[in-house]
Amino acid sequence: MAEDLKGKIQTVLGCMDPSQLGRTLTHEHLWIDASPLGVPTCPPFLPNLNSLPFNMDNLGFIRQFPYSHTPNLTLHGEEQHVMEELKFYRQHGGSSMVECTTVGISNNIGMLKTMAEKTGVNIIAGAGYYVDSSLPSEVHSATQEQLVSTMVQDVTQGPAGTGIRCGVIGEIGTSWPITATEKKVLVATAAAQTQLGCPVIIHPGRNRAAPAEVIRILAEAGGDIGRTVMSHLDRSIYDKGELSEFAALGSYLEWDLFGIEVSYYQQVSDVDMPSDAQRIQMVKHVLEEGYEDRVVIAHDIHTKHRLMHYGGHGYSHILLNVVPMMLARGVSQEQTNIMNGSNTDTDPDNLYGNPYDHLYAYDYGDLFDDFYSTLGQEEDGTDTQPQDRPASLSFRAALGVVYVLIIVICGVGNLVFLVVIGRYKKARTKTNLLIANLAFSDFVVAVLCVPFSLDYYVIHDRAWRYGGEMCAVVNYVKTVSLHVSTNALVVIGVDRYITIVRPRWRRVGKTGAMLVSAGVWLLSILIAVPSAKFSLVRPNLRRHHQGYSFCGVVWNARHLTVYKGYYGSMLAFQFVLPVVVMAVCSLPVIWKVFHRELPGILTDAIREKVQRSKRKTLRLVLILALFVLCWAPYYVYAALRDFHHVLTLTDLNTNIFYAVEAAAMGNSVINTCVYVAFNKNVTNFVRMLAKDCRGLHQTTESNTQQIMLPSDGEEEEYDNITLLSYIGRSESFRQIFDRCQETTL
Ligand SMILES: CC(=O)NCCS(=O)(=O)O
Repeated sequence: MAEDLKGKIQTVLGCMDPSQLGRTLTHEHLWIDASPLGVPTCPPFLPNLNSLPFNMDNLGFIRQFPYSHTPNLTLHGEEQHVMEELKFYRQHGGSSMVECTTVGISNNIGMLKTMAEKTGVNIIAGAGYYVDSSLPSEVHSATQEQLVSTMVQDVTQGPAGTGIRCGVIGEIGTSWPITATEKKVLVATAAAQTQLGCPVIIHPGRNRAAPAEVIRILAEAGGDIGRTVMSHLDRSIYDKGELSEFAALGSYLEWDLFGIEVSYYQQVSDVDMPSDAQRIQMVKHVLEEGYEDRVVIAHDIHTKHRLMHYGGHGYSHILLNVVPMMLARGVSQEQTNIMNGSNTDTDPDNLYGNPYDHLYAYDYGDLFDDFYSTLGQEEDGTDTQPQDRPASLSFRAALGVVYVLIIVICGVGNLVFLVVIGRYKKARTKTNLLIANLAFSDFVVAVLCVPFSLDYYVIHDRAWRYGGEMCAVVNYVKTVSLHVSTNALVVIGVDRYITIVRPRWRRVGKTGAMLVSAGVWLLSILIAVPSAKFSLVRPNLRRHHQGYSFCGVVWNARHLTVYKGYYGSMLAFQFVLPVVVMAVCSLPVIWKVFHRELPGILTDAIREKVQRSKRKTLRLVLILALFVLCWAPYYVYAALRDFHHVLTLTDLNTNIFYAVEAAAMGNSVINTCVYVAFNKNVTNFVRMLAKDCRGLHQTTESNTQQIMLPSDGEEEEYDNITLLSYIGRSESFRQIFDRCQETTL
């Protein structure tokens, strides 16, 4: 950011303190040639509208068809009337104005300086470029770097050697679809904003997908969306749900056509231009959703007929008419103050300051992928219109194989394990109860979440077809399961440590295991809440033409600190700490199991138990190593994304994210194999279950005795080995029995 601008408002008369800003209109024109907005086709009953004089006889027609009356499209020559209005605005409490006329609609910063000097209104001028069709050929042929340099110069030195400096970039014009030149300008805007730290004001194309598409391009180019104003929402987004989704992207939300009360909208004739009352309803909607410091309002006067001199509402309409109407509709005085810029506590930060270095965040979802993948560039680097780039077929096939494996192995394996635990009381050892947490969470993910992922990522290549609630459920369950798996593994590791290394410590029994399990679930359910709260479904910007939807977890840029705190804590407490705890618990277990010297005669039974203990220990080590291997890429990826910004937005492409996510989810397959499929204790029960099912075997609790370890045998193994060994040495049975009681209770 330019140092001398930091924390300042730069008007055409120089820098001022934000406390001097006062009531501010954030999108106006005082000197403009709006002929690029002209609509040459006149209504059939008025073919000569264009040549009619501007008088009371014709005012009604001009108000109805303002863009077909060429003289109406310019404020040139109206400077006296405009200045009268600026004085009127000041008399009624107005103080500042952002003048958004850029190259293409005849910007004139010298004129703005004169107006500011003569009226006392603080005028902040905009740098940059209007829509493609209005631009001179030099802009089309300019390189991106040249555009950046011009915009930076306009803010730091002033346009064309005037020495009168712009204070914002915008309005930056875009059409729909966005043209190659407009994309070049947007990318240059983001680069200039990065150097300057100043606000950017966007004129989106006239399409509901246009605002978000511009945000995507700016964000991908490193722009600061938290300091970007999306103008003309009045005629861009009409649906409250879509508005909420757009608001979540984090830009300022601007309704700037206040005063236009004709519902016929010449620019897009099948769209109804809202009335002020309807604008207020939309504003109220986002205020109710908590975006009160994100809403700005203005008139965007760019035609004569809206000036008071021509019978229009003028620049004071908001102050005189809209604010009272808002108050009457339940908007608070404080909220109107913020919208009008008179809340000086928020203004400095709203207009200038350190740019956020990060826009969106997501957890298990794929926001970056869907919002930030490389668009508009062909292999040879040439610009194209945004279009979808599906993930490669081979990658999706590989991903599909992983998902199917998860569904089959985790779905079947864990279900069988849970049935065994449910059916055979003797199978409910303490260790098995702890494993049941893993099994249940992995089972739910396998049958509930992974089929949706298969449909979303693989079959329909990121088209979510199941609505917002289901998106939230799937994201939430996946996240809960992740935390349950991690925490259950830690508990199992700690339990094994106590069993083997600290046999004299008071250990928990089955009831204790159930209580610990309840704690694991409660903790996981709570810490996963943000993944449900911030889940949303929105049109997939890469595929808006086909009505595809994105499902992911999106945090608002305004919650950046909380976001970083949350994901930082998850990294620390759900990955690093568990790995450390599991490692610290495993090392002494390995040492003890592999180095213990057993006294007395080693019978075959003892040897078998020792072997079993070693196998179990190796299993624990394997689980830990594979946990780290599977989850480390996911967390490293997230850390690079969130904290170091090593990954550029275009690096965050489909394949990397889906690969690390699939590896992380694949960990549940390993858990299922190690704890369920390859666990002799469990497979013995499964065999019995199979016989039961075929009616060959009538299970009784007594005959389960044959195939299982003694009750809680897992926990007792060390002592059992020791016990047998002691018996082999013919020591006092009573003494041994006492010790056994002591250590197993
Ligand atoms: C000056 C300007 O572009 N105003 C916006 C007019 S529009 O009808 O909302 O596009």
